[in-house]
Amino acid sequence: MTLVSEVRLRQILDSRGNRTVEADVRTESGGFGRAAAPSGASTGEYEAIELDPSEAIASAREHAVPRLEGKVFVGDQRDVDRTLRAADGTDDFSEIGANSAVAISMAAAKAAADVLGAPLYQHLGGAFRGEESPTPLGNVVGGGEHAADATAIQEFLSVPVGAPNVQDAVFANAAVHREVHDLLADRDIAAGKGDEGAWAPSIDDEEAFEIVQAATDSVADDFGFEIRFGLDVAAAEMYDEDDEEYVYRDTTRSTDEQIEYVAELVDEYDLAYVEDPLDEDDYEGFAELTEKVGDRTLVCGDDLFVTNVKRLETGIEQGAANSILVKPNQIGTLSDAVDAVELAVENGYQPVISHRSGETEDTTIAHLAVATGAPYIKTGAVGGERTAKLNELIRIEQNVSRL
Ligand SMILES: O=C(O)[C@@H](CO)OP(=O)(O)O
Ligand SMILES: [Mg+2]
Repeated sequence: MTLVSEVRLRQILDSRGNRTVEADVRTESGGFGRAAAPSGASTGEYEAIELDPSEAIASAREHAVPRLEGKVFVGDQRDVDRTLRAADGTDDFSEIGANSAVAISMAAAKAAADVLGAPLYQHLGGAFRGEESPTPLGNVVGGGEHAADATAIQEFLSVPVGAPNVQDAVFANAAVHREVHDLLADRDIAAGKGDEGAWAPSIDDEEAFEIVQAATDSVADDFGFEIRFGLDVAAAEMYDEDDEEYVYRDTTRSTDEQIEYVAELVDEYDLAYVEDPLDEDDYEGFAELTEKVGDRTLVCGDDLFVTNVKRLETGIEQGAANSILVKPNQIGTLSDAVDAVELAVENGYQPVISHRSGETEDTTIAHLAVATGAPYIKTGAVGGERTAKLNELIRIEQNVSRL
């Protein structure tokens, strides 16, 4: 164990070209860790608060850094994270910013791993982790808040369930992404990319379903293993609270109709995964849908749970969802994120570790997924900030990760 000797904070760019917080943590014995905060676009109402990066840095320098330097052992992650919470003094990190908090929390973990000379996943998960890799969910077509004039559903995700290893799974998702491009070109549909690198064509959801199904089938044939697909509906973004309906491109759906629609999609397309099919306040709707299709697909809560154990407890009581998306910056620290994973697993909910739409080259979530034995990770299919995590998973699988 070794004390934090220095915490430095700076602004850097994220993948959208926005400023974000980067933290460096040094230890008395010469350990070093660096990490950066990601940032959402379709953020949940109940997420921890991201402050303007310059304010977050100023506030963390004033309140958190003096409580860490020379006082906290870097290997005691819970103490690092407790100290961040105490320095902040609010429930939602609105004083120092969840962006400062998560950057420091992750940088401290990396510094501790550096001191140990172990990969980060081993420091976080122990000596018996690393044998199992998560299945990557790869975003291949998308719209919603991530791209203008594209699909209403935010993400169509390739799910290579039959891949024998993470390297083949990562390559398969990239191949599906390429195949989608070719199928769009065959139909003379031009497409730029959304924030996460997924194709963002101006087509309706029905056409996207056809194309993604054809792409996953064709790549599955080539690779010789099963590839299914899934969705992030991000339904909170399409829910009109006044009219109590979900607003699609050309149609609207009541809550009952939305549940019926998603259940039909699950069966028609044999969906492996459906994230946020209903509004972030609708535990009841999530429970009803889970009752209908939870035996054959993952119903995942992102904006519903926001990586928050209290919200997950409510979901567990009501039978809402059978899976949770875990984003460390939604809650502010690695300890809180790990608590959410552990509570989920104890209650039969599958954890899915996830990136944000605004990302950096930081690879912490790849290590977190392996460290917690999470069965899935959602971190895109292409694009440097996405492949940073995917390539790290390949290195971890081959035992050559240097972090
Ligand atoms: O909704 C989501 O799951 C995420 C990541 O894909 O998007 P954002 O970071 O914009 O919230
Ligand atoms: Mg989501």
